[in-house]
Amino acid sequence: MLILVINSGSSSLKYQLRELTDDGVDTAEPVVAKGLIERIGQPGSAITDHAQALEHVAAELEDVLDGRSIDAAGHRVVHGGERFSAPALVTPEVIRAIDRLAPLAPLHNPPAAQGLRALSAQWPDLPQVVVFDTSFHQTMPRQAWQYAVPTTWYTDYGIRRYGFHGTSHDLVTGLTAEHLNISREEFRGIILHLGNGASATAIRDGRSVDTSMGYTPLAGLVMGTRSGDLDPSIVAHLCSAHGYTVEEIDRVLNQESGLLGMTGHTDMRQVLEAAESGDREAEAGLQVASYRLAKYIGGYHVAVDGAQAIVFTAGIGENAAPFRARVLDRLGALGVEYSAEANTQRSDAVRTISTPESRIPVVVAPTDEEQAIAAATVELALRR
Ligand SMILES: Nc1ncnc2c1ncn2[C@@H]1O[C@H](COP(=O)(O)OP(=O)(O)O)[C@@H](O)[C@H]1O
Ligand SMILES: CC(=O)OP(=O)(O)O
Ligand SMILES: [Mg+2]
Repeated sequence: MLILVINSGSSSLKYQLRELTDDGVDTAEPVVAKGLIERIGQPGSAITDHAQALEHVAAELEDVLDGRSIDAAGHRVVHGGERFSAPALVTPEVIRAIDRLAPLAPLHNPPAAQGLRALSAQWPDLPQVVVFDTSFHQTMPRQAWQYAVPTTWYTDYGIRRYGFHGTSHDLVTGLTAEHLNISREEFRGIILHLGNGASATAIRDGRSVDTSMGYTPLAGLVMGTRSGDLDPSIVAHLCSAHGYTVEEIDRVLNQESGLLGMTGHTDMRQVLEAAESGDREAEAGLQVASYRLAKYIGGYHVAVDGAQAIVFTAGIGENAAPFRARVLDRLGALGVEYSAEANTQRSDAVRTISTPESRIPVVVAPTDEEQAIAAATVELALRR
């Protein structure tokens, strides 16, 4: 069956048309078509919103479909709040619930809701499923999700840690447990999803017990353009002493910080190249990013009571061997030893890059959020 997977970013829309068996298993060539529409709603762009972007997608798919019809659509939705701890079949009420969560994810949820409405308008009978970044983290215990602020901020405003990239952390947890021959229910590990956005998750008994992103995807690790953790009083200081508005600070922390703010490059490949050719700022940026990540790994090793694996995934985690080396070189105290050769070997398979002597195995595993969304869509929309 044909499943359209939609990943609405704040200013982009990625889509894949995937072919699965009726049991929700990938066919031999699962990706039938894919595309990316960027700069949505930005100055000079012909595409003003996500509804319009979806019209382009529908037009692009016409040739590929050649008269066949799509069986269901699966959407990535960044914020599901506490309401959604699993994927959901879309109803008008579910779309309204996603709208109501917009204050928690102002850049991500409104375009997703817009996409859901646009597809319903285009194909009224098409079953749609939403898969939330936050769902997998709903198993976190209170000690991990509660911030040390007045409790009324939680009860009145919903301020707590939610966590993101859950679809990926979930999938990669399963892949790693299988690779190591450990039953998922007994697996303890640390998953490092390092893409443009980056997050670390502590896994105990196969479930999320802590994660580095917080109320929003700004917290935690150093990312392409996001700062990750910082002292919150910096915000108040910039406003009162330097005339910044809250909106400006929010934009800088989300879009002009992280690797970009420190090195001038968002893309890890460019940062690595610059450092290689002696650029001091790039070198410093890599040290800040790898040091921060190593500290999270140390902390999560404690959180899970001894990790059975440290797992790298997503664009940087899967491909940036020099960055993995910089992180692993800091983990001597945990008894981590890796093979330089295994680390630099390219492969699309789940693989171990630590030596047999390493006290914690180090694994590289390919994530595929679109595949997971397509499988969940078949499960929910078509096997009712
Ligand atoms: N071969 C590579 N070497 C180093 N970094 C890479 C490589 N391929 C991709 N990356 C990095 O992966 C990041 C993008 O990760 P990805 O998971 O695709 O992001 P997104 O969050 O947009 O899905 C970028 O920083 C990019 O530079
Ligand atoms: C939630 C989030 O950070 O997503 P992305 O990595 O796609 O930016
Ligand atoms: Mg990503």
